[in-house]
Amino acid sequence: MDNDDTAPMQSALAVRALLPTFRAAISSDSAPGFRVLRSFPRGDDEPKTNSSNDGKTVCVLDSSFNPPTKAHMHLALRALRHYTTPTQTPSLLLLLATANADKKAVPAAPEQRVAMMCLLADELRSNAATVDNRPACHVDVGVTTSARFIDKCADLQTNGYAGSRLVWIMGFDTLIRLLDTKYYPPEHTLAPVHDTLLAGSNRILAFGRPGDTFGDTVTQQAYYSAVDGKVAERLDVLEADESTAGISSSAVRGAVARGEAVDGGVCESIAAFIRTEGLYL
Ligand SMILES: Nc1ncnc2c1ncn2[C@@H]1O[C@H](COP(=O)(O)OP(=O)(O)OP(=O)(O)O)[C@@H](O)[C@H]1O
Ligand SMILES: NC(=O)c1ccc[n+]([C@@H]2O[C@H](COP(=O)(O)O)[C@@H](O)[C@H]2O)c1
Repeated sequence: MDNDDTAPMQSALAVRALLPTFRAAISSDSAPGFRVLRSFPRGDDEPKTNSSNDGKTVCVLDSSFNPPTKAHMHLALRALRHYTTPTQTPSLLLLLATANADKKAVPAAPEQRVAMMCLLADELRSNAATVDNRPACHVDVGVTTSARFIDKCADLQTNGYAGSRLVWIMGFDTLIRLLDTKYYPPEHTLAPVHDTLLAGSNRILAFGRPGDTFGDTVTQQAYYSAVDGKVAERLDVLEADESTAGISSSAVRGAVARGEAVDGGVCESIAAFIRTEGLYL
């Protein structure tokens, strides 16, 4: 085995040593709704003030990261590239939702997901730098206890991201649920989405997710063209790369449980972490 073969396992073991720190931080009584637990590059993680991100574009990928997949990596890299200008490279916030609007929590534990998000951040930074031949971007790994996007957005505003332009990255299945007014009682209108998520110059970046569960590309296009007008003005749509079709966290969990290989769905260091922690068996 040469050094390159052992590097993913070494990364997995290094982040495993941080599990107690992450566990303590997540369960701390004084924890606000949203917190950044780790920033990349290391040394960039002094507490944020509301002016730290002033005027900057921050791409936010919210997920249960159970586990982070190659699809998540693809969405983040595409978003970073899409909003890069000659003068600014956006930064990225990988945001773990410890509560879900619809689903019950299933293992892994939050601190294990944060550890895997750190591995994803490392992979993303080296991939972005290699592909675009520019310095690797800044990545924050954060957690929120809020389930709805409008509440996550309010959390970010009060914890260091007030001056930023936020770009909310999501797949088609999540866009449908964001725009479902059943989540916004008592009025059941999209006003809370306009006023928070899409305040200022914020945007939504949606990725197509064609497949049996989410409808084909034509069905998804029809949905985009009928979207609420005020949302449509702030909605960017990209097709995800074909290589990500069928990749999902639940498919990876299922593959591990069946004893199948997972390297098609997750990067090597995350596969090594899943193995060392005995996750999803
Ligand atoms: N293959 C994919 N193509 C497009 N979007 C995706 C893909 N995988 C995940 N996403 C999007 O990434 C965001 C976070 O993903 P999420 O945590 O729901 O992953 P998931 O793989 O769908 O999870 P699970 O399988 O556990 O339901 C969501 O907005 C989701 O739509
Ligand atoms: N209306 C909303 O804000 C809304 C609806 C459904 C899911 N979500 C969130 O979207 C994220 C992804 O959800 P799933 O893991 O269920 O695909 C989660 O953080 C979940 O809580 C938000």
